Amino acid sequence: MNKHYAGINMSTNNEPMTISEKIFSKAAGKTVKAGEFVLADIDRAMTHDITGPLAVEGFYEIMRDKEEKKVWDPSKIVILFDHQVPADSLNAAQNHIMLRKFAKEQGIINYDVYEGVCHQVMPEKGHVKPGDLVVGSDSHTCAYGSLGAFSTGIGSTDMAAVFASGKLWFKVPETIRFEVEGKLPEHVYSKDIILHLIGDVGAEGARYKAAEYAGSAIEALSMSERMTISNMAIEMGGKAGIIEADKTTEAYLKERIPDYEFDPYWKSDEGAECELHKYDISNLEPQVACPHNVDNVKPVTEVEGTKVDQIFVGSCTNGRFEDIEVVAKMMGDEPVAKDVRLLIIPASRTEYMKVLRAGYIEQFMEAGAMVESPCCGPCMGGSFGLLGDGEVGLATSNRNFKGREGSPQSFVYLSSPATAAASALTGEITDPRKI
Ligand SMILES: CC(C)[C@H](C(=O)O)[C@@H](O)C(=O)O
Ligand code: SF4
Repeated sequence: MNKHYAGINMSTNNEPMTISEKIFSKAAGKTVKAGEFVLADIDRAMTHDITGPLAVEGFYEIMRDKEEKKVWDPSKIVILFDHQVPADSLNAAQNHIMLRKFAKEQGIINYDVYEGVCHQVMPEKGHVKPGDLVVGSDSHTCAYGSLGAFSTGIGSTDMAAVFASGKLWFKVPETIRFEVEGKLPEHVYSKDIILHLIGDVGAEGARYKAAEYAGSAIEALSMSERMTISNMAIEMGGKAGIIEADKTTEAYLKERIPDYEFDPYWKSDEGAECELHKYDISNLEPQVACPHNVDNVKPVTEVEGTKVDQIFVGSCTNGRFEDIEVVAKMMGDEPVAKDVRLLIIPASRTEYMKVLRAGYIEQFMEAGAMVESPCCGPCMGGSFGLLGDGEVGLATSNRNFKGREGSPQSFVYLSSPATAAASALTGEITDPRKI
């Protein structure tokens, strides 16, 4: 079969290619292999309220001698406010003003403080599709790999260059492929799969590689569950975290991109070169990442009984309706345990409204939880909901580094929403299979 993209003839008869090689070939305008350096055309660029200001500054620096200071293509850039929203400091408010002005002047799509976390809003609003090369000035941009895109985090100065030129240099990454077979046991979720994989290969296990997730266990996952897996590719050092598009992806995209047509080309060819890791998750236990590293992963049975002060259900990793529904169903009419704070933050306005319509917000408020409007919240310790000295937090987010959620003297454990819910009922880390 021969495929033509942007005038380049990319043969799939000859050497088998990985999906990353295919995407970079399209982006570079010639057939390229892993290890090659390419100047690639960017399909979509995302920035937010933390890294955006520096990108804008850098952009004007690059353009200082130009009369017309226009970005390369405003329709391909998205600016979102999510880390410090609603503005939690004067500094944040000033940053929002500056970015709003820049977006308006340039004609760039701008989601304001009420819309939600970047990595939820980008796919939700149809800004990503299979085969795209996407960059974002945020490390968890790898999340959109769940849609079959090559999507990766870059720094603010690189983003400035993208704003100016629409291009960026890359080394085409090699591929590390995780083939995950089996059926998830009850109360075990995609978060447990990705924590298990990270614990197995370690925080550097996929360094500068394109992680690919495949196999029957991955194929069975919903889009929301797939996003959790791709989101955490960076926690194993991955440059991207790709799941090939299939019927599930197609259904998700058809709702969001009216002219979207499924293209079977965007997958790794059989026999394409990769480092292969195989798993069977049929007997996987719920997993917990323990302080202070994401790869310090243990089965929940090894840490159950650990007292917690705060439980945070949210973030771009596990803040969707499906995640919050797991919590609502597991808690039923039970109250949050005494001496524990349960903080629930849906990842976007859309997800929030689904939670609202399902009646779960009332249920959580009755139970003594707090439900906040969509944002990153305490996920990276920059906003509200922080942990104090000596406090222990359990979170459905993606990082637990020292001080991540507040005090450097606090401790953060990471788990699935089910484990978080079970723990909210008891006040200590609890195996959801026992509730
Ligand atoms: C603020 C941003 C640069 C950061 C990131 O890159 O990931 C944040 O989103 C995080 O999760 O730590
Ligand atoms: S929710 Fe957390 S991980 Fe996701 S973008 Fe915000 S701070 Fe980063």
